[in-house]
Amino acid sequence: MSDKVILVFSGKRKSGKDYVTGLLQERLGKANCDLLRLSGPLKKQFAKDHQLDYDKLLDASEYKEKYRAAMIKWGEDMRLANPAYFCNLAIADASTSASVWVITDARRKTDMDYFNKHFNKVLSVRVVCDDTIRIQRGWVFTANVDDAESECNLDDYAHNIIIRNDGNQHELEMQFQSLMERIREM
Ligand SMILES: Nc1ncnc2c1ncn2[C@@H]1O[C@H](COP(=O)(O)OP(=O)(O)OP(=O)(O)O)[C@@H](O)[C@H]1O
Repeated sequence: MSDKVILVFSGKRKSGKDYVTGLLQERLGKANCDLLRLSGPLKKQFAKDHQLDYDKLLDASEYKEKYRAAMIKWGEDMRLANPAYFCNLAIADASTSASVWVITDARRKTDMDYFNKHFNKVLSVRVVCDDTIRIQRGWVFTANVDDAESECNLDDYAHNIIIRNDGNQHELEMQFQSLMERIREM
């Protein structure tokens, strides 16, 4: 088994997963810390299998909206057939020399099971934030998205670390210090 430290991040839309994981990568340095997105390979593979434009699927364009439902359905089918499918694709693309891998967007217990099964040093990190702040960041409750399994499956998961990201930078900094300490101790 690999000796890498694996930090598996999850959180609601606009809780700040990208922001917090980006900051963490800055602190640890890009050479030491690689960010792995589980949603990236999904879109890449979907585009490839359906002869679509991958770049256009990544942005918030009409193009992406047009294929959103089909992409979600395809993702569900692939995951049902093989729960490890997207995790395998994500790690295949990751930097082998980085000592820390940060998964930026875990959504399922099967994602957690995957990393716990394949790696020794795993921490699950949940980014949380009040809904009022998420709304300020542009979140709009969307039926069939925010109440779907892909958003809610990890709500009751026993995460190792909770990071509160309500926008108080001092509070975030303190939590960062203890996260860095946990990483050093692993
Ligand atoms: N602590 C913070 N201080 C300042 N801005 C923040 C902070 N956290 C998040 N933001 C901003 O809020 C917005 C949403 O954050 P981010 O994209 O990281 O959320 P996310 O959880 O990755 O969202 P999604 O699931 O929709 O991709 C971004 O513009 C980000 O820069």
